[in-house]
Amino acid sequence: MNQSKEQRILDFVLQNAVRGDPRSVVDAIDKYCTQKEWAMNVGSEKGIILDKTVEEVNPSVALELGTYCGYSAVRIARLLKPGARLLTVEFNPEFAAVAKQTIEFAGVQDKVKILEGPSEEIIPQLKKKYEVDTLDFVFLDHWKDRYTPDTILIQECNLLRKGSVLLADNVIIPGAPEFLKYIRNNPRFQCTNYPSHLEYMKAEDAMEKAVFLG
Ligand SMILES: O=C(NC/C=C/[C@H]1O[C@@H](Sc2ccncc2)[C@H](O)[C@@H]1O)c1cc([N+](=O)[O-])cc(O)c1O
Ligand SMILES: [Mg+2]
Repeated sequence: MNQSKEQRILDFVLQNAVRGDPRSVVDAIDKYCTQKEWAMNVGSEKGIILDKTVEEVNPSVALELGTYCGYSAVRIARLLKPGARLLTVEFNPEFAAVAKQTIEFAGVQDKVKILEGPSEEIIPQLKKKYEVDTLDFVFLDHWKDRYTPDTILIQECNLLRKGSVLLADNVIIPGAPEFLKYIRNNPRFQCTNYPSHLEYMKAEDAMEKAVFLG
C-alpha cells in the first residue's frame, strides 16, 4: 500500500531532524514542504505570527483545532512554560497517528494531548473530561466552515475568560469570510488582522487575532 504524503513528511522528519529538538522538526517539515511536496502546515512565515502570539499570551491551557501532522502543535508546545499544556483536536486517525509521532520525536509529548474526534464533540467535553476551566489561547486551523460554529460553541461552553485569545489561520486562503464577518461584528471580541502569505507560496494570506473582552 503506497505511503501517504503525511507519512512521507514524517519519514523526512525522522531521517533529517534531531530527536528532542522541536526547532529541527519544524525546520525539517518546512524544508520538505518547500522542496518536495506542499502541505497545509501553517509554515515558517505565519509560524512567526503564531509564535509571537503564543509568547504574548503565555498560555497555561491552549487549544488547537486541526492537528494535521503536528507542525503547529510542536511550534506552540515548544514555547509553553513548565506545567502548561496544549490540547489539539484531530478527527482523521491517520493524521493523528502521524502527529503523535512528530510530537514525540520533537520531545514535547508531555505538554501535548491529541484529542481524536470532531471539534464539535470534543469542545463540550473539555471542562469535565479534560479538566479545563478556561482556555487562554485557541488556534483555529481546521475546516474553515467550522471556525464560526466552534467559536460560538466555545463561548456556549463557557470556555473563554476576559483576555482569552483566538488566532485563526487562512482568513484569506482558503478563506473564512463568514468567520471574519462574525468575529469582527461581535462587540465581545477585539480583532487584529495580520497579513502574511500562504505557506510555501507567494499568494497572500492572513491570520486574524480576536481577544475576548468578557
Ligand atoms: O483546508 C485547510 N485546512 C483544513 C485543515 C484540516 C485539518 O483539521 C482536520 S478537520 C477537523 C479537525 C477537528 N475537528 C473537526 C474537523 C483535518 O483532518 C485536518 O487535519 C487548509 C488549506 C490550505 N490551502 O491552501 O488549501 C491552507 C491551509 O493553511 C489550511 O489550513
Ligand atoms: Mg492553515
